[in-house]
Amino acid sequence: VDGSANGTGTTLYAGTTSIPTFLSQGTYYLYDTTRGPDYIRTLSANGQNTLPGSYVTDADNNFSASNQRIAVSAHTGAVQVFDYFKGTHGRSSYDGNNASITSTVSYDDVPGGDGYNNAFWNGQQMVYGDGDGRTFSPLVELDIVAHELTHAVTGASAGLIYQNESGALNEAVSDIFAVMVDRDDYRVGEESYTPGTSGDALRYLDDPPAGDQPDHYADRYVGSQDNGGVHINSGIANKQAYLMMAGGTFRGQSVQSVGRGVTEKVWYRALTRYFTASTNFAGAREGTLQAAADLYGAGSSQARAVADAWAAVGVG
Ligand SMILES: CCC(=O)Oc1c(C)cccc1C(=O)O
Ligand SMILES: [Ca+2]
Ligand SMILES: [Zn+2]
Repeated sequence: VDGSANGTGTTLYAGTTSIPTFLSQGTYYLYDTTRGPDYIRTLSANGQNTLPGSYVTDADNNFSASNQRIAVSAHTGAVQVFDYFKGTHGRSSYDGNNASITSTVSYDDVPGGDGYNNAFWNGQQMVYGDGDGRTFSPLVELDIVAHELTHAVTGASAGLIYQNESGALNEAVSDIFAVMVDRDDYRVGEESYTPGTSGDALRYLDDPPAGDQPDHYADRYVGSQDNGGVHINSGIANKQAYLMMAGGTFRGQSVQSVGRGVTEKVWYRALTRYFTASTNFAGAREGTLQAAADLYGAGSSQARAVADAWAAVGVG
């Protein structure tokens, strides 16, 4: 039955006789068994910090209460991200083997304190805070969901170590696929970041400095904060992917646009076939160049755009 609170056509569990024994009949759940995995499901921590929390249910499948809408947003996002990796890249769930997906919303690292301004993949599931209402509203918008589930894809493929340059690439891969799934702009977190300020975002692939990130290798952060700047230096690879998508002349280097379709194919193939746990920016250039050569030919305009975009951000 469609999740009527969001009307996205996501099949939510209807209270039927064929449901798993632990779900009660005549009650509606955010529990999808229609796409391959045993389940794609969304629960709530109800402001506490125990996982996975409890099922979000409704008597008539109209998930319209505010806590229900938060859960529906995370749930429909997870389903849309599943459909994206399956439809665009032929990948069945984050591990390529139809792993079930669990999301928990309204998680709070300090129960009773301010809402949690964070969202994360904990190695087994996705977890979303409700935000404190100032820095973030609930962090369940589509590009954040895509960012988190892409951490799971990375963990099940290249396994990019979450520190220094490999960690910045890990972050960039999550931002890149966030904007591929939430194809509305080149920004991440624009709906839930600073609800009191319109027009801003958490990060900007078109202009990383707008999010206090470098957009050139020469400006990379080399300190130890943020696991060696994983959310800082990701701006360098984010800018490279933006230049592939949109083209332009940056710091004197012209890049021909190849669009989102080529960019997502090149980055997905590099991530799943060439990147390893220790891949750095130089290695990412090699991997994306090889992926473009595989897909379009070494001398293709697509491979040229990959090289030019890396040159523009000071890599290679
Ligand atoms: C775009 C989503 C995002 O960046 O989530 C995080 C937040 C809000 C804080 C700390 C880490 C993360 C993350 O997933 O990297
Ligand atoms: Ca967006
Ligand atoms: Zn991340």
